[in-house]
Amino acid sequence: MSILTPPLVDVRCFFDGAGTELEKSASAEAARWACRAHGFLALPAHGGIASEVVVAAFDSIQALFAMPQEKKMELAFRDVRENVGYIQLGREKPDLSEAAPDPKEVFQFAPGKRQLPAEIEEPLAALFRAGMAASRAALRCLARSLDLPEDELAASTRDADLCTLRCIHYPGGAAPRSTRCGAHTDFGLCTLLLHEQGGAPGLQAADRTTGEWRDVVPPPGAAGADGGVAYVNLGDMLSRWTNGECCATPHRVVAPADSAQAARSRFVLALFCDADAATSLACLPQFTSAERPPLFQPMSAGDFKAMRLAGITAVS
Ligand SMILES: O=C(O)CCC(=O)C(=O)O
Ligand SMILES: [Fe+2]
Repeated sequence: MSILTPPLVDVRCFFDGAGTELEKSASAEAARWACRAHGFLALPAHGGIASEVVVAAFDSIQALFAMPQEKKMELAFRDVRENVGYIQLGREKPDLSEAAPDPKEVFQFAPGKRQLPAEIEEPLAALFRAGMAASRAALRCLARSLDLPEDELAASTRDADLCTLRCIHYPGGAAPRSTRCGAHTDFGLCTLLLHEQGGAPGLQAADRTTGEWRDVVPPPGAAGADGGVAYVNLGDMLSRWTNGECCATPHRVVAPADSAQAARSRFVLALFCDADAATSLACLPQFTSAERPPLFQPMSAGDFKAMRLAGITAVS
């Protein structure tokens, strides 16, 4: 099994007025190859999100998933256009070639969209806000890596009307199958993926040329003050805008081989940063030519996301 170690890309210099030109160029150079080769970056210091905000959000999702099942069902996910709420175990199958759905439960969070207890809502809303700031900084960095104006990508997230914080619980215990999350690409522009310190490993990305699965392992210096790690991985919306130049790499989560690790629950927070619903995903002119015609049919970000969500989620 080979390993993918994403490069360390410090995006904090892309917060408004924070960094020098030199710092920004250095970060954009660090991302330049990665966004074309495998689409994964590691953000030191959680991309500027305070460690306490990350830890409080992880505490909140433990409390959320520990709620009685009937309480969670009162918060149930209703439809793909709204895209918020609780998705119980056995409802999602991102990889249609798998026989069974993923062994995970999920809460799709957006601030103020569901009646959550304040002690759960507030930390998640705080992470959503800080995560959006970090994601926009990452998008500015990526724009520079792609030789686009710095705000070209981030400006499309002004309303954040498709953005969601996906809270995931992979229950521990006897694994019903070896994959905890089936192979998929993310739908949006980029995903800020937060892994807890000491959480079970298992994230893998497909090698772009051979298709071989590689364990995603953080580089030295990636951990935030709490010991957890933040990645940014690129999604299909960015791939569409760049006519495939930026890759949205298929990834999955496998159950750890170590039985003690497999016995423990794994909690993950993933902020999907997507272009606003009304935005067109037509390929940007810089990425097409007579030799390279557009690979994808233009459609709005809202229609694209609803179509992709409908493909993985069974809602009765
Ligand atoms: O659990 C993880 O580490 C990855 C989750 C993921 O890829 C997703 O929810 O899109
Ligand atoms: Fe993903």
